[in-house]
Amino acid sequence: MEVALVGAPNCGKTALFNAMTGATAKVGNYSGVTVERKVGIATTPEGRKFSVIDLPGTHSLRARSPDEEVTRDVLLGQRKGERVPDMILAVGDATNLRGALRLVSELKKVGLPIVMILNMIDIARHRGLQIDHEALSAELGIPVIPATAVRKGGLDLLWQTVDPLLKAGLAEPQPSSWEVPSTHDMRVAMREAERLVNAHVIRPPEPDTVSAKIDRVVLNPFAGPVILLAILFVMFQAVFSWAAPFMDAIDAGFTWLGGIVTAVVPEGLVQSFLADGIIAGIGSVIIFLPQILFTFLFILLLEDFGYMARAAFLMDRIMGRAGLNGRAFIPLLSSFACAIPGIMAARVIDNKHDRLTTILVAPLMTCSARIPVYTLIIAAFIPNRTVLGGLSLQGLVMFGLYAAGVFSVLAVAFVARYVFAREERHAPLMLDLPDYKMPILRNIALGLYQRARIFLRRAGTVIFWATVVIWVLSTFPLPPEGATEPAINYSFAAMIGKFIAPVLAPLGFNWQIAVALVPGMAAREVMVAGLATVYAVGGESGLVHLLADQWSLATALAVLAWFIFAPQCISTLAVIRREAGSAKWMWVAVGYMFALAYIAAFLTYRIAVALGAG
Ligand SMILES: Nc1nc2c(ncn2[C@@H]2O[C@H](COP(=O)(O)OP(=O)(O)OP(=O)(O)O)[C@@H](O)[C@H]2O)c(=O)[nH]1
Ligand SMILES: [Mg+2]
Repeated sequence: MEVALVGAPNCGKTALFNAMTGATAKVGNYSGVTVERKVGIATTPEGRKFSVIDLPGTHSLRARSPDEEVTRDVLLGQRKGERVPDMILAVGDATNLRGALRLVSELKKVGLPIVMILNMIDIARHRGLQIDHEALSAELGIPVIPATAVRKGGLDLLWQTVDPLLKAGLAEPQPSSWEVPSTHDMRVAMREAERLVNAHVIRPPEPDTVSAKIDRVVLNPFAGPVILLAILFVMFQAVFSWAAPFMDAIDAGFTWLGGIVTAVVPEGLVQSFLADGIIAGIGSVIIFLPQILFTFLFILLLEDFGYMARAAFLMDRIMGRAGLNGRAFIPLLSSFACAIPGIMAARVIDNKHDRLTTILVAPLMTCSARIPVYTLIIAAFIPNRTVLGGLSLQGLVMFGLYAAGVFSVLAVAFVARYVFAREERHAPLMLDLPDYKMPILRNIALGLYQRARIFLRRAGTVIFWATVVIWVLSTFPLPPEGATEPAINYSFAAMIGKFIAPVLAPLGFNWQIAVALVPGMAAREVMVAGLATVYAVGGESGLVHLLADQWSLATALAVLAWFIFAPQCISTLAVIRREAGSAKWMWVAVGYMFALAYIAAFLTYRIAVALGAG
């Protein structure tokens, strides 16, 4: 048995999916969170099992964008090797019934048994909406069940309906009579939905005023952007100071571990492998976990509160001028975590060139893998003091790096507009602004847990192996008898580094940086692990001091500039290739990003040297 969840964006399908199956898929208070189908197994209280398919949100089966096509194709059985589901759970936002009912009228034509769910009934009740779901059910000829996906017991009524339904056996599916609705059909269906709402819903005299009141301030053309900037600013300040004690603790932990290994394991290759290779390498990356989690704590809170959709609205004008589709905001926002989900989220964009542009610029957003590199260099070169009356200088520089990422996204998109010779469109962003909601603690906790898991899994796989490779390369061949220089100078790593170094010398990069950049293609954080191994220092504080000592400020700034642009992530490139549908675009991304990285690092280095930072 297979049941598909279908409904408008942001009506709570994924929340419902999680509640039914115990899954932990991403939910967020904005449209377009889910862009792919996802399957899970639900068990009813009486022990019946069935699969549930979570689908991207859509207002109509008249699909416009790749994510909506997924929903249409699943329902109409147009996906290869996949059978049509046995039943549709039509999810509607109880506070916005009209659209939901219109979609149901379309879904009924598909010919499958339907159960309609009035989700977010808690919010509807809180606002004083009274929905006569029994009368609605009688008129629609399908069960209509109120539910609250995010509260315990919020699905009781659903289970009470589903169990007997399954016991009795579902109706045979009828052949689909769905056809692409014309604008006229849509209008007729909308009027019918309007009639149903007027007949069966008693609305409070006052509509939701809290959201409207907040929006009057945060969407104000003058105050809005200032508030947005202020929020981001406070975020970076807070992240820097709150994460510090946790990072120190992790650092101390790894230093202690390294100390034990050095004490217990006799001096030699094994000791060096464990202490300088594994512990120093992985430790130097894991230490950044607190910072990543604090950054996401803010992002998740703002998402769940409903502010991010407002931020999209505020950015729409600026993004439009740069030639980005307003719907690119969410993909770009996701890219703060990692460009890969960001690139996938670009499926919500219907225009092909707009989508391609978004895919190509998404890797320029400051992903969380850059945080370790940025933080390390900032810690080594930017004094830890406050400026302008209480602002942390280090937080300020981090903010600047994020801003540089955003700015370069806009600039590249602007150029791409001319390359693709796209006509400029003034169509305003058709974005549903969700109502504000108190963030749900469970959502936030899940989101953080998932970020932590992804990060630690990377540390255990890609970063671990890259560290092993770097250690091997920097240890062998062993130095000859009576060698006078440090052992690493005789190693393969030194040979490789010195081979590449001339290309990077104009940027002020030494051969150690060159060595760390190569495995850094596997993942950006590996660069940090690589430096820790190449310089054979344990603990992050050790690395910080060493870099401050070994690099000039100009070199450090040039490395930062490099990391804003360089495509140092093979997985992202693979996803670009898949989502853009050809290797050509992947190479375009590689080419333009390396070119920008080289130019930016070169200019930064030269200017810094000219200003006396060499
Ligand atoms: N108060 C309340 N909030 C809910 C309920 N169901 C979902 N939410 C919240 O509504 C927001 C949207 O939920 P999602 O499950 O991501 O919505 P979706 O339909 O999957 O959205 P898309 O994947 O974008 O189509 C999230 O912030 C949820 O926490 C509910 O019954 N009550
Ligand atoms: Mg979803």
